Amino acid sequence: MTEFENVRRAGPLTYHGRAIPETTTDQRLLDRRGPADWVHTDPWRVLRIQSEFVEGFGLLAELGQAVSVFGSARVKPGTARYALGQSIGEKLASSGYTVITGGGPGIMEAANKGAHQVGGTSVGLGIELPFEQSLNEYIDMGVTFRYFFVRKTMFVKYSQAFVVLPGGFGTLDELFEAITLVQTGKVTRFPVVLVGSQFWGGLRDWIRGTLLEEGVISENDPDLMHLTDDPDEVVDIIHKAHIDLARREFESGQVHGTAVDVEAAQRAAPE
Ligand SMILES: C/C(=C\CNc1ncnc2c1ncn2[C@@H]1O[C@H](COP(=O)(O)O)[C@@H](O)[C@H]1O)CO
Repeated sequence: MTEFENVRRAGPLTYHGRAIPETTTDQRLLDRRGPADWVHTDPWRVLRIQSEFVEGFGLLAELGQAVSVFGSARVKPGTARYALGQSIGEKLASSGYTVITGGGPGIMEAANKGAHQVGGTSVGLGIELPFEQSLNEYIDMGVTFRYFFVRKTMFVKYSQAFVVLPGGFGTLDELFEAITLVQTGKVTRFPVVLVGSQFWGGLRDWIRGTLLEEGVISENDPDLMHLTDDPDEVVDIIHKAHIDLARREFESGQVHGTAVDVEAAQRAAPE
């Protein structure tokens, strides 16, 4: 037997003599068609989850300043709420923010449409649902996720503000996830703006009247959410909050912000 026949390298492994497997890794991958149950096992799912993170990070990492817009999937085109969502998408994009939504119908579509129509970057992070569902037609960059929790990480990691229009359970879930992250200091550069004082007024009163009164939140917690009806004010609140945060970071010497933030903070800082 030659030395060549007595050794097999398989990736980082080197086999000698009797330890050399009868087949190569490629043969085992390509030749065999056994039971496919393993694709439903948790280790396999972990890889799929990992690949969703990789794809999401790949798509979103170079977006620049972005704002996520949330709201009901059930709002129809031609309604006042749809127009409000569209106007907010438009104004955010015109101010230089990429607009990120859940990529579905209703408010998501409206905000994507507004951003797309003024030439901004319109992003949709879709979710696989039990019924047929495709990304809305106003998305310039889209990715569809299998797992809600991976998708939620993308919204938080790649946007610098949340705008929340009227919506149901999905919207509330997104709102309270963001507020919890801000309240616990997991994200620090993050204004949350509710749009629709009539719709959200009851929630705001309950937060102040019950949550605060009962002592289950802190004095300043209700202020973690801004409330307005005016699309221009939405952009204003976000812009001011970013400049304020960047200025504080700049003054304290920890400059984590983007160049745009830092420049804005430098301009805003006293002489
Ligand atoms: C109900 C219908 C379609 C649902 N399709 C969705 N596609 C993408 N994202 C969705 C969808 N539904 C909910 N979301 C997410 O939750 C928020 C809206 O939920 P709500 O319960 O409607 O408030 C939204 O921001 C998405 O991120 C058929 O019309």
